[in-house]
Amino acid sequence: MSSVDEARKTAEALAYATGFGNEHASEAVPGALPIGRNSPQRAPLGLYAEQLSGSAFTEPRACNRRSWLYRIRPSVAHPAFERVANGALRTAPFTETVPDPNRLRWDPLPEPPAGTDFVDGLWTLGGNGDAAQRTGMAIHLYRADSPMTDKVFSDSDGELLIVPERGGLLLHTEFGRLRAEPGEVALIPRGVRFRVEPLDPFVRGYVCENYGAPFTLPDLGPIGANGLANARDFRAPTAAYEDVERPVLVLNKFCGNLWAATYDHSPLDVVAWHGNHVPYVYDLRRFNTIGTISYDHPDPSIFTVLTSPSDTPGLAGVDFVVFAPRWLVGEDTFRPPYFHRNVMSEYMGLIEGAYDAKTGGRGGFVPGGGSLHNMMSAHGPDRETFDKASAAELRPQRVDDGLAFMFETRWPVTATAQAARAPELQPAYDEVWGGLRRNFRAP
Ligand SMILES: O=C(O)Cc1cc(O)ccc1O
Ligand SMILES: [Fe+2]
Repeated sequence: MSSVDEARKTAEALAYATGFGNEHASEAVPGALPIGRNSPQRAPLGLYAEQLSGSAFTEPRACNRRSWLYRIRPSVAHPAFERVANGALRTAPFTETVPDPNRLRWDPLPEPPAGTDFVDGLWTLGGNGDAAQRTGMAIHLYRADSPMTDKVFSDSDGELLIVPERGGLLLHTEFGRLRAEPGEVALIPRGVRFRVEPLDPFVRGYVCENYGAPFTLPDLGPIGANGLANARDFRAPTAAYEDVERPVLVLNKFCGNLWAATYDHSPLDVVAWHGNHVPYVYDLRRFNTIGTISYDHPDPSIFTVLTSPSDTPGLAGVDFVVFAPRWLVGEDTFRPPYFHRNVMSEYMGLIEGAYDAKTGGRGGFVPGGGSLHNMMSAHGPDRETFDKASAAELRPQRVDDGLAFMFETRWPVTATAQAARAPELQPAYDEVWGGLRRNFRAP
């Protein structure tokens, strides 16, 4: 069996715990989890007890995050980390280029050289904020054809929201294993160690690295107690551990740089755990899409899956928004996204199919590509979409030929030098709005 087939077999047999933000508990070996206390004088089965904090000890209970891990070796058992090359990974503050008010769009990146794993294949497009100040976000693309073998990664700078676009991933984490296929998203919390095995010969996708407050579910306000991404549809792993005593390369991204240490064991050696600072997956097809049943095009905030709040209520450091299959029924309404200028900055990606404001196909907005509409830049339907939607007969219409998403952030996104100079940057993007005729006729 090939390593991809073997990984797929493992991925298909996984069990999960359900619910967003829950106090989960899991043990891979019966009796490994202490009962009634976190740190007994001697932890069960000779394990080491260790806390992993995702919030300050004193943050309000509603946003307090930590997990207790019961592991074969404590995390302190490691040699010194040394700087290694950052490859195509970049971190905020982004200063290689100046923020660009132009509308930008990229084609997908080419396949990477054979032997590229998930971490090798990370390529930063841009971002904002300052990782050391724990504000802002980065947008990365990944492409890989190889597993991370005896290689583990963790990100001290932020949590990672992984959005597969092509091929599935098996994520081996300290908390157990998760499968994430295109149409699903996976979240690895800040500091959690993991490695990635592709479930297909070639995998590709997007990553939002969130330096700010951890993603949470948006409030529902008048929508009520249910809807959008329902908490019960988020899945956390169950404990699974690697008992491996051989050299394992552990990479840590810390304040923008990659650091490496070779351990004499795998740090994915957690036999039991409990807590709420945990990885999870979510299937975007479970999103309960809400829209108008009367008129007008509602703002896409109703498509928010996850939000990272900032210090101003309602003003997100970053929102993760999905344009999932839905019905459009608005009467006397221009149904696609409207023309607009937004104080927020919008990066859009496409997981499959087409997006209802843009023409797809060669040179268009295509899966694996992306667009950046920075703060206040004028954008919206391209001319073709505008002409069609202005003339369309307004029957109920099902929009189900694509799955697009947006990382929407309160701060402008500055591109990296590699993104600003990439041959994939479409030179004629502005032309999609060319030829919007003057129709005005004074009475
Ligand atoms: O620019 C975009 O396509 C994203 C978007 C979609 C929408 O339905 C309304 C506003 C908006 O920014
Ligand atoms: Fe927009």
